Amino acid sequence: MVRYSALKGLYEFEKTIGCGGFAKVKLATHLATGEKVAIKIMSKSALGKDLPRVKLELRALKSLSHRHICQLYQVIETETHFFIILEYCSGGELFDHIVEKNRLSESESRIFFRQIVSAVAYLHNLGYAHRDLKPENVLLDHEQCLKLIDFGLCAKPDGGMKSLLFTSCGSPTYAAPELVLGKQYLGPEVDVWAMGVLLYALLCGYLPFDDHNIDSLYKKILSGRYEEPSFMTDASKRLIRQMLQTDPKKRITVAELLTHPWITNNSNPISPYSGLVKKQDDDCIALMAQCHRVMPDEMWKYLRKWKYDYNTATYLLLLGRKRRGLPLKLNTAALKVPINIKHI
Ligand SMILES: Cn1cc(Br)cc1C(=O)Nc1[nH]nc2c1CN(C(=O)N[C@H](CN1CCCC1)c1ccccc1)C21CC1
Repeated sequence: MVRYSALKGLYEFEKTIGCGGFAKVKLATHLATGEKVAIKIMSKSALGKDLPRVKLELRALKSLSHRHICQLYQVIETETHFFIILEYCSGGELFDHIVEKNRLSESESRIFFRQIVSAVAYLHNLGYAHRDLKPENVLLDHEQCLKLIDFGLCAKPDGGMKSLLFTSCGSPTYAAPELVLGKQYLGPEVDVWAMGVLLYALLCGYLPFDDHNIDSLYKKILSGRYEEPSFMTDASKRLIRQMLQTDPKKRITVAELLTHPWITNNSNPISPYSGLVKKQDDDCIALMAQCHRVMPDEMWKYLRKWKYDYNTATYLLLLGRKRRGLPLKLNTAALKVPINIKHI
């Protein structure tokens, strides 16, 4: 195994849990807290022209903090690699969860879908669009809580970001008609279409548009016609029709989803801010201040800069432990490792 000296004393690598185009994801332990993390490793040479995508993903991840978005802990850049330290989701892919249960009931689908809507509403409120929503990009944590991952294609359309053409590898099974037509598009509507595909997959256990031949797949997507199995309720059918609407202008928006009767189903409407995770916690600050031999307000003054260095990772992981009711402890040796690497 390649020795990643940049992480020596800070993280201990375990096994590889994912291999993608130009990245690898490994399970690791954050040594100061003993918490598990997922480290996305990208070699700069392999990235080549995709380097801007990494910068885009990092810029997005640094401004996101939500219960249903995989949390960024630390970024380490060396001459040859990027190491992106992210939240570890031990429940695997939502996709596998659906497949093993064949399909989910309407109430279980609603529980998952409400979490996706909350995360996407939060994203859209910040002016971002994910643009690559698919079951493989929705993971589960140890409490069956959903986490969105892979923000490499996300865009800030109103950020003047010229929306990239559909460059994502992998099959466009979740691609909206305007994408398939290669039209310039704004992200939000594309996300709603993909969420419609996701909800259909939750309720049916298979995809609304699928074909091994790419041209007939495109034709099916552009037609907007798909099967409505008999076990689907009328309410589910109506909602999915509003999301799998081929004309993006007529497609339901995420804002309308937040109060949609199928979603609320006489429970409270979803607030897109329901998931904020980054906050000031005196116990975690005090423990870190003690280890660094500084005053707590000094410690918080440093932490609230959110530099995404080892201290950010330590603080966020301590917050997670506290939320799970676990004791707060720190292995000071790992905190003493000289920070001799450039942090971006
Ligand atoms: C699949 N699985 C099973 C268990 Br148990 C845990 C996992 C798992 O992947 N957990 C996990 N926690 N945190 C992460 C992961 C995976 N993961 C990922 O970012 N995984 C993606 C998966 N993408 C889906 C479509 C293409 C690739 C990935 C991206 C690049 C290279 C490899 C993998 C993060 C870091 C955010």
